Amino acid sequence: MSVATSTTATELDLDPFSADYILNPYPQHERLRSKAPVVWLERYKCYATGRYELVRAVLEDPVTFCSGAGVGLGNFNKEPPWRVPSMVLETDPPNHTRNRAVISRALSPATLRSLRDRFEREAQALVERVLAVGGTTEAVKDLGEAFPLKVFADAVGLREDGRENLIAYGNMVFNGMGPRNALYEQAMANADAVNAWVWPACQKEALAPGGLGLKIFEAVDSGLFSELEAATLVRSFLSAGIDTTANAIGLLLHCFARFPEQWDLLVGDPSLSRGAFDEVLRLESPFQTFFRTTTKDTELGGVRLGVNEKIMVSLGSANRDPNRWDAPETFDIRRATTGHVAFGAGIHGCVGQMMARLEVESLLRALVSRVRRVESAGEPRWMLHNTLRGLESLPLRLIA
Ligand SMILES: O=C(O)c1ccc(-n2ccnc2)cc1
Repeated sequence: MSVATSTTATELDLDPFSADYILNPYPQHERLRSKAPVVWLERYKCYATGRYELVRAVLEDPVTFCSGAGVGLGNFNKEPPWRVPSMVLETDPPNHTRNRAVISRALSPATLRSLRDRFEREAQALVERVLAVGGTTEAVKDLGEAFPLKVFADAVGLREDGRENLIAYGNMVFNGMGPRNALYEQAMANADAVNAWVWPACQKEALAPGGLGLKIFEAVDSGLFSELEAATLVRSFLSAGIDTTANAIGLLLHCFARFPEQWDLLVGDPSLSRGAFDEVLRLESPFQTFFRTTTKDTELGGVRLGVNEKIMVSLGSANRDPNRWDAPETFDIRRATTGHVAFGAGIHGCVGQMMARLEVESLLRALVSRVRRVESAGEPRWMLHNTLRGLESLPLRLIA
């Protein structure tokens, strides 16, 4: 009988936060998957895996791989975080369970149903505005960012002025999950000014009646949380709800501009919208990398891991792992996408995913009803970002 022996992690000279990697990640993902089940990145002194099965194993074992020391490269046990930790993203059970329940309740199916008409009307108006100027658009700004900044920020009940701070704040939150490189420093450049808008915007008196923000403060009235905790929970909406969806919309439009026959399929059958969004998420993974911290000496894929070490899980790689997906690099809106990890997995699986789906499907249906073809109107430019995959610029022509 052969005794499965565990090994120490193999080193791999990989730099997931370099421009080369970010601009052409797929060959790097292949290196990561094929080198070993889990590798050691000496450059960042962390473990890493890109294999679908092992990414899921990490995300589904929050006891061994915790979030309380941060879900970026920075280990809160070793260095203080740049902001008060999130009560949802950067916590473990039991606190996580209690805090996530409040957010989940605010984002209930009933709440989302009550928002649908408003989201669909806004989406139709936005599409008409683009078509009214001839259909040419800088899609990242005009559609990707504009739509969540209107409908999600309104749904939360955020003040109208200064919402551009939400894009800058998202950049801080997500670039802040990477190493302290140039991208990190650039994102943090005007942190004081951005924080000076964000934190007051999370306070009870700044939130509009009937919005998701005040729903969180209702938990204060029931004695579950302090006002400070409620404001911190509202801050999660501002952190998570804009840049992620904005980038997902940009990636979706980029996919359809590259594969017009998929757009034709969708125009022919708009009920394919939900599957189409999931396939965009699987193919492009707007959120590329998460980290967890080991809570004990453990093993993963036969590789020994030390305690209190960071492990990077590449969602982007897992969503294109050929051991899990047939022809992973093809964009097929009819693909069976169940099991993709673009929204993570396990207890920290994206609590906002139904909100994201409502937003993106509302916009997609509005586009499908009026746009026959999505055409490139110039070379897209990829964003350089430590955590999110997205486009800096996406010139398109929407043909009615
Ligand atoms: O609670 C927070 O601050 C927070 C929660 C979730 C995210 N997130 C990560 C990926 N999609 C969303 C970001 C920030």
